[in-house]
Amino acid sequence: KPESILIVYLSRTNNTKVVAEIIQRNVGGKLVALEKKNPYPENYQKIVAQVDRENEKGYLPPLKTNIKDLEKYDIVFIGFPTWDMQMPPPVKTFLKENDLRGKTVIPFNTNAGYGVGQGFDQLRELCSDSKILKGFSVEGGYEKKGVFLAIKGEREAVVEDQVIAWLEEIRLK
Ligand SMILES: Cc1cc2nc3c(=O)[nH]c(=O)nc-3n(C[C@H](O)[C@H](O)[C@H](O)COP(=O)(O)O)c2cc1C
Repeated sequence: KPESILIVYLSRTNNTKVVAEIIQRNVGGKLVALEKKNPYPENYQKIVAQVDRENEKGYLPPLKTNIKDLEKYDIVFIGFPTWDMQMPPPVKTFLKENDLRGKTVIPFNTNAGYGVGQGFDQLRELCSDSKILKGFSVEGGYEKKGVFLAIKGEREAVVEDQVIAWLEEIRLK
């Protein structure tokens, strides 16, 4: 039986969602968007302040998303934007609440140009009993400057080529 693939992602302005969809186009699998029980504020300054507070306290916001058939997946992609130069709190919740031991876990990320920060290191710590493959990180939007979805049109085609090269490197394609 072919290995079954799950692609879980968090996305606010859809850049990470587009990368998740590119991955799915190329390797298949089930796409799941992570949703928080109480959505974050729409306002950028407000979400930045809330995320800072949550990170300081180590608060894990409850999720609405619940994946019941997690055991059937062998490979789990985890996608998230860089927030506060780290992993967004809801992704921490997901990795704390869901046991990915024995699975192959593959991170991917979009950011405003400052990179993944601590995100992939945090994933490695939270998935210490998983096999972690090399992650993929790419520049996405820059909400602070009014750039929302940046991975579209010609830029999406460029990112798709980068994703395909990465998937070939980690031998998923
Ligand atoms: C609350 C918040 C904090 C952010 N912090 C950072 C950051 O520390 N470094 C960075 O490069 N980008 C940061 N960004 C920008 C996002 O990582 C970037 O726009 C990303 O592509 C958004 O992905 P999405 O469209 O899937 O939501 C932040 C965005 C938000 C909303």
